[in-house]
Parts: sequence; structure tokens; C-alpha cells
Amino acid sequence: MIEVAAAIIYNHEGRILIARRRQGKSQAGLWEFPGGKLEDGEDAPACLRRELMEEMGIAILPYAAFGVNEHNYDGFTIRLIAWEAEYLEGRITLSDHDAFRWVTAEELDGFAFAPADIPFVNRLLEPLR
Ligand SMILES: Nc1nc2c([nH]c(=O)n2[C@H]2C[C@H](O)[C@@H](COP(=O)(O)OP(=O)(O)OP(=O)(O)O)O2)c(=O)[nH]1
Repeated sequence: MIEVAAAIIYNHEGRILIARRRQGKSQAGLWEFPGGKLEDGEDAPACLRRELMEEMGIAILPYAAFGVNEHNYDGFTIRLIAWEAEYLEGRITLSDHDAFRWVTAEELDGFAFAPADIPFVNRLLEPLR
């Protein structure tokens, strides 16, 4: 089982950061909540602070566990651990992604997400339905 942390990051306007996985990565072309694989001894918040600095050059503050979803991809299973986080500072520069957007919760509906993220997207959309 691969443990992956994903951050639902809110900016000061309440918009959420989503990013599209670039060609050459697994799930290429699909949108996700940025994050990555947990390293030894790391918890999800520590992993997310590290990954967001490495992958995008921004500082975030994870503040609340959002949920866990286990998803079986072809040949392997990931345990995706989502946390809500606050955007603190930094200008986004992409390395693992080829696009990013700050979207309202309503707008999440219009993006093709990695399958493991879909339960989280649905939970974010639920209060709006
Ligand atoms: N970071 C992140 N990864 C996700 C999400 N949803 C989802 O299915 N994944 C998958 C894609 C990858 O298989 C794995 C995370 O890998 P990663 O982002 O650390 O990328 P990596 O370079 O280490 O791995 P890879 O692309 O070579 O597989 O979890 C998500 O919301 N955020």
C-alpha cells in the first residue's frame, strides 16, 4: 500500500488549489489536490508542507484532516490522506504539474480528477447541492 497525502489548500478568497499532472507522470492529464508520497517517519501534514515547497514553491499550513480514501489502481493500491490547508506564501512554480487553478468549490465539477480524488471532490460539492 502506497501512502499519499493530498492538500485541499484554500487561499484568502476561499478558493481551492488544484493542479494537473503532467505528461510522463502516473495519472497524466488528470487534476488532483497537490501532495505526494509519505516518506519514512513523516505524517501527512509534514509531508504536505515538504511536497508543496518542493513541487510548487509555496508554504502552506495543514490544519484539519479531511478524509482517507483507498483506491485500487491497475496493480497497486494507494491510501490517499487528504488534509485541508491554508495557503501562506510563495509564488507557484510548477514542476510535477503542467497547469494549476484556484477554483471555487462549485467549479470543481468541471475538471477530470484522478479517480482516487473523486470521493473528496464529491464531499466538497455536497453542501452546494
Ligand atoms: N499527489 C497526489 N497524488 C495522487 C492524488 N490522487 C492520486 O490518485 N494520486 C496518485 C498519483 C500517484 O500514483 C501517487 C502520488 O505520486 P506522487 O505525486 O508522489 O508522484 P511520484 O512522482 O512520486 O510518483 P509517480 O508519478 O512516478 O507515480 O498518488 C492526489 O490528489 N495527489
